[in-house]
This record gives sequence, C-alpha cells and structure tokens, in this order.
Amino acid sequence: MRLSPMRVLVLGGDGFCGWPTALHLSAQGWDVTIVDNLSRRNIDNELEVQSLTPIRTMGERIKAWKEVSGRDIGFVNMTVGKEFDRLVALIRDLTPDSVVHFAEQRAAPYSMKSARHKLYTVDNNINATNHLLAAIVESGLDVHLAHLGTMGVYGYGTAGLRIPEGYLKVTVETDNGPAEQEILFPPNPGSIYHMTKTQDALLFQFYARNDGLRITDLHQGIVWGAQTAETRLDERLINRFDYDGDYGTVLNRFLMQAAVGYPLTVHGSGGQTRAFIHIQDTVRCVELALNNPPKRGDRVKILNQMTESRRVRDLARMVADMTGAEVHNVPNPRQEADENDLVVANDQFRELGLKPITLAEGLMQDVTEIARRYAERADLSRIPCVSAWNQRRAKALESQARPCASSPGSPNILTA
Ligand SMILES: O=c1ccn([C@@H]2O[C@H](COP(=O)(O)OP(=O)(O)O[C@H]3O[C@H](CS(=O)(=O)O)[C@@H](O)[C@H](O)[C@H]3O)[C@@H](O)[C@H]2O)c(=O)[nH]1
Repeated sequence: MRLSPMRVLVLGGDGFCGWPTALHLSAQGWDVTIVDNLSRRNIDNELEVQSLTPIRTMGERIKAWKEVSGRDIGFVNMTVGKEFDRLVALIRDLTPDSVVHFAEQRAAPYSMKSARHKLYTVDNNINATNHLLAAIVESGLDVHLAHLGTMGVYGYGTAGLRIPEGYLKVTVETDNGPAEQEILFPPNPGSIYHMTKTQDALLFQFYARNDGLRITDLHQGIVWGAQTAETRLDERLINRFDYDGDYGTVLNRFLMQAAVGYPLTVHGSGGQTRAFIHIQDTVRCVELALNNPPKRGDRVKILNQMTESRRVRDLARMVADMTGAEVHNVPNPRQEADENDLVVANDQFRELGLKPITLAEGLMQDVTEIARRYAERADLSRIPCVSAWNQRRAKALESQARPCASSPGSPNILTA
C-alpha cells in the first residue's frame, strides 16, 4: 500500500475552477502544485475589469491556505504551451500521479472579440494541450491527465437525442450486413473557444492510441456559484467572480445583475437550453475523476460533468421571482439557435457517487449575498455583452442599441 500522498499538478490553478480545485484536492490530502502564468489576471487588465470578489495574489492565497489548513501548495509560474523543456523537467522532477489541465482561455465571447482574440485562443489552448501531452510522453512517466473540456463540443442541435458521454453508437453497413460501432460524438462547436476543445479531443484520441496515455476528458456545463467549502474558510481564499460581458457566465451574471439593480440580460428569446453545474460539484467531480482513472491502453474516458439542464429564460424568471429584478430581452450577440432542447447523460458521475447540488434557492441566495457584499466593486458599464460572433450580429447590436442611461455608469440596456 502506498503511504506517500498522491501528487497532482493543477495547470491553470489560479482560475475560477482551478483555484477551488487546487484547494479541494489539497484538503483531501493530495500534494498539490499549481502551474499558471496568471494570464487570467492579465486579461482582466486588458479588459479593464476586475473580479467582483477581491481575489488575492497567488502568494497571499497560498500563505492563507497554509495558515488555515497547515498544508503546502506549490506554485510555478509557467506558460504551458510555450515552455516545453521546463514542463518536461517539472513533470520529471515532481513525478505527479495526475495532471489536471485547466490552462486554457475559457470564455467564448472573449475568443470571438476580434481576429487577434481568435488567434490567441487557438494558439494558447491547442498548444497548451499538445505541449502537455508531448511532455508526458517525453517524461516517460505514467501520468493520468484529467482535462476540463466542455459540453459545448456537442453543439446544441441534437434534436431530442440524449447526449451520450463522448461516444455515439452508430450502425454502419458492412459486407456482412449492419454492424454497430462507437465513434467520437461529431463535434459541433459554437465559438472559437469551443472549437479548441473539439481539437483537444482529437489530440487526446491520438495520444491515447499512439502512446497509451491515460486521459480523462470532462465535458463540463456552465458553472454557477462562487464559493466552495475551502474558499469559504478565509476571505483571502475567496474565488474569483466574473460578471462582465466576456467572462461572466449566465446564471452568475443574472444573480449579480439582480443584486446591483440591473435588468437581467436575456439574449434573444432566452430559449437556449444549457447544462449547469455548481462549483462545489466541479471540484468533487475532478476528485472523483482522479480517483477513478482509466487503465493504460483504455480509450479516452469521457464524462459529462453537469447536473441539470435549464433554459436561459427560465433561469431569468427564477432569479426575477426570487429578487424582484426586471428581465430584458436584448439582441443576441451570438450566432446560436434561439431555442433548443438538451437532454444529457451523466450516468458515470452518478455511478461514482456524485450527489448533485441542484439550483436550490438557498445556494442562489449565497451568490446574491456575495454579489451584494462586493457590489461597490462592480463597473456596470462592463455588464453588456458586446463581443459579436459575426458582422450580422454586430450590426444587429448597433442598430438596436438604445442607451437608456440616465446618468454615467447606469445600465446601458439594449432592447430587442
Ligand atoms: O447575459 C447573458 C449571458 C449569456 N446568455 C446566454 O446564456 C448562454 C450561456 O452563455 P454563458 O456565457 O453562460 O456560457 P458559455 O459561453 O457557453 O461558456 C461557459 O460555459 C461553457 C460550458 S457549455 O456552455 O459549453 O456547456 C464553458 O465551457 C465555458 O468555459 C464557460 O465560459 C448562451 O446562450 C448565451 O447567449 C444570456 O442570455 N445572457
């Protein structure tokens, strides 16, 4: 029996999912090292926006965790997709059992902002994944890789199909009659960001088959909530909270908008149905994935990391009923279906023992309270989503923009 703690590298451990995951794994007894180039903080500078919650420097975060838990977390400042030799040396030096890979630009609107943002997202994300896979091979070590992927690889036009976990059963005609096969689910990304995750999936297929790498790809839905058991322990451990039009995700945005008295920004009819998961379940799922890796020689293990599907307008209604907020239907900057159904299989995590947190009012109030507590840090001019997917959407935004601001800084609402 192994007595030393399991070792894990958390790439992208400074981000919204990475930081609470690093803390959770450390609390569970894993020996954690964060690898991050702090790019998310630099993008805040570029966009001239900041996390609603006052996040601390990496040094302060790690010091606070040591004080609170008595446990050490290591930190290496590195760009995963650019510093190959350092990455190989780090893996050889630390001999991790697992690597969790969050080190990608994760916002669809940011990836669609301009040509430069498309190039950056493709370059950063695909190189990070390829460098990591090649580095694991180069190290000669048997390291399990768990990657944070997205539900968005499936697309949202699956016409009532219960979306399986990564692989689709198909019947093909052969000379001996019909035969069943399982193929990788056909990718159908809705943004450059989502497209990079579909490319990652191909890299995983190749390295698993060619080099026998053990890989888990977690197809995660939209995360909501802000805090986990560990980030709540001390204000210095607080997680980031994005509310701006590029990085804020829909439910957290609605809860924040309600808290600061800004009408809820439903894109189009709000008939878009998406998969959701609470941040506490995210960290639990990553732990479950690390504790249940595929065997060497197995195909890539793909799990749908979501707990429930909801329609955007239903979420807006729930938040409005809870808080009294107004709901505005605004022109949709995205090239996406106005209405879609979404039924998703998540049997594997349930079989591993996940007891999903659902959209209970109590937890939504928790987020609202955080938003209220830090409301004075909000810059309301950063709330509208202004990154358009294409010229047609950009024109629709421009032509329908009718500022109703009565004073500087008040909501610049677009009416449909
Ligand atoms: O103020 C808003 C913001 C968004 N939406 C709509 O809400 C839906 C979801 O948007 P989102 O920004 O919450 O989520 P998305 O861009 O899909 O991306 C997020 O969720 C993905 C999971 S999934 O959506 O692909 O399942 C992750 O991969 C990404 O990293 C994460 O940023 C979209 O139809 C969008 O048009 C609104 O109606 N109003």
